[in-house]
Amino acid sequence: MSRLAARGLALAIPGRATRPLELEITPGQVWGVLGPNGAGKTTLLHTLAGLHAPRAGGVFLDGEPLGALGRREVARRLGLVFQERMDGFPATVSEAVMMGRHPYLSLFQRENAEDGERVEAALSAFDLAGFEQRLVSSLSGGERQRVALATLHAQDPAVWLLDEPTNHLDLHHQSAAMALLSEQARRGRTVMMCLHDVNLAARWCSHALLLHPGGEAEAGPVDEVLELASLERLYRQPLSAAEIDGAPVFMPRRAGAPDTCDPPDPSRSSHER
Ligand SMILES: Nc1ncnc2c1ncn2[C@@H]1O[C@H](COP(=O)(O)OP(=O)(O)OP(=O)(O)O)[C@@H](O)[C@H]1O
Repeated sequence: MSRLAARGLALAIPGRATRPLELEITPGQVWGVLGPNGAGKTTLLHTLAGLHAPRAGGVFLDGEPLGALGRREVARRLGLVFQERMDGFPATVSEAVMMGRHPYLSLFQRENAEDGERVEAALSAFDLAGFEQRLVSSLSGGERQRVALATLHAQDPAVWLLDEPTNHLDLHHQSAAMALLSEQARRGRTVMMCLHDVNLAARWCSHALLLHPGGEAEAGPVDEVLELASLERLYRQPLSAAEIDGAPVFMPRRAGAPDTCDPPDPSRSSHER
C-alpha cells in the first residue's frame, strides 16, 4: 500500500507557466485525470512516475522524495502504462508480459514458477489466454492495449498510473479493464489514470482531477468535481447531463437541445451507483 503525493508540483511544459499542484492519492482511491488535449495530463503522469522533471516542487512516495529512490525500487512500487508504445524488439505476448516481473529479478536471475503464474494470471485477467506465443507486433490495437495492461498487472506495483488505459478497447474490454482497476484499488492499490471519456470516470473513478491548460486544477471526489458547469468550462463545450443506470452521463449538447435533461441526483454517492 503506497501513498503518492505531489507537493507544489509545477509541470515543466515548454513555453507555459503552470500553477503548482497539491495532490494526495491514497490506497483504495481511483483517480481520473480529465482535461482537453494538451492540458498536460501525460506530462503530469510522467512527472508523478519520475520520468519527467518538474519545474518546481516534488513527488513523494510514502513521504520519501521519488528522486531519492533507485529506479528498481521505484519500478517495484510504481508502474506506468504509456499512452503510446513502440515495439523496440520482437517479443511474444508472454515475453512482453513477463517484462512486468523484471523489477523483481536481479541482473542474471531467471524467472521462477511464481513469475510464470503471475504472467498466466495477468493474461487471463485481460482475456489473452491463447495469445501467449503471438508476436505483439501482429496484434490489433485493442489486443496490444490489453498486453500493456496485463504487463502492469504482472508487475503488480502499489501505485498504478495509466495513460488512457481504455484506448482501442471495445465496450466489453473497457468495462472489464475499469472493473479490474477498481478491484485493484479495493485490494489497497493506488490508481490514477488519464481519461478522455468523462463517463468512464463518472462510472468507475472515486476521485477526479480536472486539469486546465493553464495549470488550474480542481480535484476531489467525483460526486463533487464531475459537475456540468465545471466540465463545460474544462472542455469549452456545452453539455447535457442525465442519469443512467445510477451514474451521471455527460454528452455534448446538440444545437437547439434543452439545457439539460434529467440531471444526476447529487444526494447519491458514486459508490451507491
Ligand atoms: N518536447 C516538447 N516540446 C514542446 N512542447 C511539448 C513537448 N512535449 C510536450 N509538449 C507540449 O506540452 C503540452 C502538454 O502535453 P501532454 O502530452 O501532457 O498533454 P495531454 O493533456 O496529455 O494531451 P492529450 O489529451 O492530447 O494526450 C502540449 O501542449 C504539448 O504540445
